[in-house]
Order: sequence, then C-alpha cells, then structure tokens
Amino acid sequence: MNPRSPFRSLSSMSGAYAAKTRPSWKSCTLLAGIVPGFFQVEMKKFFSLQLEEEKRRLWQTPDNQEGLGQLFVVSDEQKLDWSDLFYKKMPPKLSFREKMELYCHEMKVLAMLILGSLARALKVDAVMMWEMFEDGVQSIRMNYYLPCPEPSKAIGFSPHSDADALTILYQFNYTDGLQIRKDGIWMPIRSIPNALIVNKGDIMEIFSNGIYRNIEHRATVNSTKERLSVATFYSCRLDTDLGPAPNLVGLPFFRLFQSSSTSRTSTLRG
Ligand SMILES: O=C(O)CCC(=O)C(=O)O
Ligand SMILES: [Fe+2]
Repeated sequence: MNPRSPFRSLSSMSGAYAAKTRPSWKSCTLLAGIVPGFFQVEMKKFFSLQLEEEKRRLWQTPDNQEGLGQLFVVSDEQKLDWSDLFYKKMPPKLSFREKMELYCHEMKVLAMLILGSLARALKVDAVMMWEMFEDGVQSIRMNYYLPCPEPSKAIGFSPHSDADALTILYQFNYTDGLQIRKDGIWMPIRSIPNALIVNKGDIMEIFSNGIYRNIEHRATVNSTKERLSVATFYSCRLDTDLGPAPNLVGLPFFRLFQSSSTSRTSTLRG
C-alpha cells in the first residue's frame, strides 16, 4: 500500500495547532474545500493543443524557462522525464484587469447559485435553466458619481430596467443613491457594508412569464460625497430562443411574451 501524507483541513491550520503537531512528514495534504474545477478543464485543453504553430509560439528558449518544453534536458544520454511542462512566472500582484476578471468569475458563481434557487421556486426544469445560463453573457459596469453642487436638479443614472436576467450590484463607499420604483414611488435602497444587491432584469421577466418583474431603478447623486458602484449583468446564452419557460405558459398562466432570439434583445442597459 502506498503511504499517504497526513491530511489537514484549512480551518485546522491555525499557527498554534500547526506548531504543536508539526508532522515528521515534509509535505502535508491540505483539504481546502474549494477546488477550481474550471481550471482543470482548461489545463487539459491546453495540454491537448495539437496546433504545431501554437506550440512553437509557446516553446521555451535557452535563456527563458517560461513556456512549454523540458529545459531540464542537459545531455543526449540522460533519461527524459515522461511529462510535458508549462512554466510561467506570475506577477506578485494582480493587475486591475485580472482583479476585474476574478470579481466577474465570483459573481458568475453567485449568479448561477441564485438562478438555481429561482429555477426551484419557479418549478422549471433545472437542466434547461442550466443549459440556458451556464455559458451565458456576462458584462460589468463601473459607475463613478461625483458630488454634485445641485443634486435636486441632476440624476446620476436615469430610470431604467436592466436588459439581463440578474444584476448583482455592489456599492463601494456606503453612500446611498440607488432607488427602485415600487407601486409608482421611488424607494431608497440603503447601502449596507459588504452587502450585494440582486436585481431582476428584462430576461428574467420574460423567462418567468412575468412572475418576476424587472426592477425599475435609478441612481441619485449628493452634494458632498462621491459614490462608486459596480454592476455585473448576467444574461442567457446568445443563441437561446428567449421566451417564457414551457411550464409557465398555459393554464393557469397567460402567455405574456412571445419567444424571440436573444441576440435581438437590446443590451443598452446591461
Ligand atoms: O449605481 C447604481 O446604484 C445603479 C447602477 C445601475 O443601475 C447600472 O449600472 O445599471
Ligand atoms: Fe441598472
């Protein structure tokens, strides 16, 4: 039987615990809980690259170990390692673009969780919902509202509904401004530290046959404080025939929307 290195869970790795139980093993298997499956898929794709041209482009050079290849070959006689290898140095800090991509990735995971709950609430086929949204279109908008000398005469973001299925909004510096229209009245949504606001958009209204209404909202400005918000928009795949879910049309429901191709839906507001 192969010996196994000791297991540790991430939560048990407090300094005191780790010092007291320092294992004689030089390595330890850490159970971190979150294993990024998407990375494994991409890695497999990468190593199955058949394109000679692409491989040549990524090939290591004698003065740079970064890239694809086996630079540990020092003589024709040596026994070669039976592996392909890709080596890349990572910058110590993420760039703004990388941070934005990471944020979008986390928001997509959250959007899919929320869509899963909505599928259960609407009693729609979860597989159909998954296929519609898993490779959906995602976009991000960052809004910066400057203090305005005459806030009552200006509006930060005019009233609109988002064209997507779900919007996840984060308000950075706890400055109020977002308002939603309920029964004809504009209601302020208080900015709570670390809270995300989830709004349903036009696609969700169509898909749910009007059960979930899109949210009309706007952003106001104020005279002393700037305000920052970031909205990530999540829509279904572009090749979806968008219409109400089949179980939501027919009695007791009236069909409120016809199906049409998603690419015709306006994306002006997300
Ligand atoms: O800044 C806000 O609170 C709202 C932003 C918004 O509605 C949008 O970007 O679509
Ligand atoms: Fe919006």
